[in-house]
Amino acid sequence: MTNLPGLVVTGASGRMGQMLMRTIQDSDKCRLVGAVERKGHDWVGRDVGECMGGAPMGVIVSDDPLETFAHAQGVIDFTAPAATVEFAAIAAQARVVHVIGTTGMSADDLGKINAAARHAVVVRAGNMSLGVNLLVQLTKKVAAALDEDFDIEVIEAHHNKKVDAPSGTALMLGEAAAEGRGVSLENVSDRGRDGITGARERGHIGFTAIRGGDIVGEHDVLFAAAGERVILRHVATDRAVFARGALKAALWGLGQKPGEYDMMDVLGL
Ligand SMILES: NC(=O)C1=CN([C@@H]2O[C@H](COP(=O)(O)OP(=O)(O)OC[C@H]3O[C@@H](n4cnc5c(N)ncnc54)[C@H](OP(=O)(O)O)[C@@H]3O)[C@@H](O)[C@H]2O)C=CC1
Ligand SMILES: O=C(O)C1=N[C@H](C(=O)O)C[C@H](O)C1
Repeated sequence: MTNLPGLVVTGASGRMGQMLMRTIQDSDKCRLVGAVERKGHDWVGRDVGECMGGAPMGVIVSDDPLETFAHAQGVIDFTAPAATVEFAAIAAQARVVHVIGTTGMSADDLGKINAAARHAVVVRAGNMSLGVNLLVQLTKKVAAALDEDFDIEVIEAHHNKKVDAPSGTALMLGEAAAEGRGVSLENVSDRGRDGITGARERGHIGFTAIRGGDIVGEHDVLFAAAGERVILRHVATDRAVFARGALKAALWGLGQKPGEYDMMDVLGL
């Protein structure tokens, strides 16, 4: 039991933090050895199991990431961009696998994560589910097969607490569509249409974000032409799909050389 790889969860009190800790607790391939929250959070110093309203899990929430990471083999991090950049430097210092699910990162943030990946294994993906990663591959294929007579629109829906748009998944799907078309997404991306926008530009890829209630995560890639439409869809109904993917990524990362990887590497897609 104690020889199992030890994992730390950051953002322990968050929607994904709690789901990740429960998933690790139920796994026979790894064990939870640490949980991190920000300084001043009311979970710090308390047992995570009790914080989640259940039985004690024997892990005390810490606000000291370096000390916590030093006792683990991997860190699973679904928090916020500023926190993730900080955790990447600390994970690199501790030489532990850093699995990053956080979305909404800037180019500058991504550059810092890339620098950290020179010293440690980083696995980063805007969506860790098997289904979405398959959808990414399908999107690339369909976009390559259908010409610009088919307008591509990525439509995503999430819960009303989500802070970034378009979602990380929508951006992955947009990148895949652009790659399939042999274009750069930044040259063809249409975001946030409002007012007199003019007619849609041929070859562009549009994004629409819906926010409401407790929607876990839904993504459509629409290919619309005169007289027909192709729609690729993924619907997540349970955050466990992201947590299971993240665990898989952490365990896979233990055997890799330092560098930045994604779920395609983990899943062999
Ligand atoms: N890649 C994937 O498969 C998925 C990615 N996500 C992404 O994961 C991220 C988190 O989502 P979700 O769990 O819903 O969000 P929540 O807001 O529920 O959780 C985020 C957690 O991170 C904590 N946090 C923020 N800053 C710090 C810090 N400096 N130190 C320690 N903890 C910190 C927050 O604490 P506090 O409340 O104190 O701010 C909170 O507990 C988002 O970017 C989301 O898009 C979500 C699902 C799947
Ligand atoms: O914030 C969320 O909840 C989710 N975020 C990820 C994203 O931005 O795509 C993944 C998933 O859709 C849930």
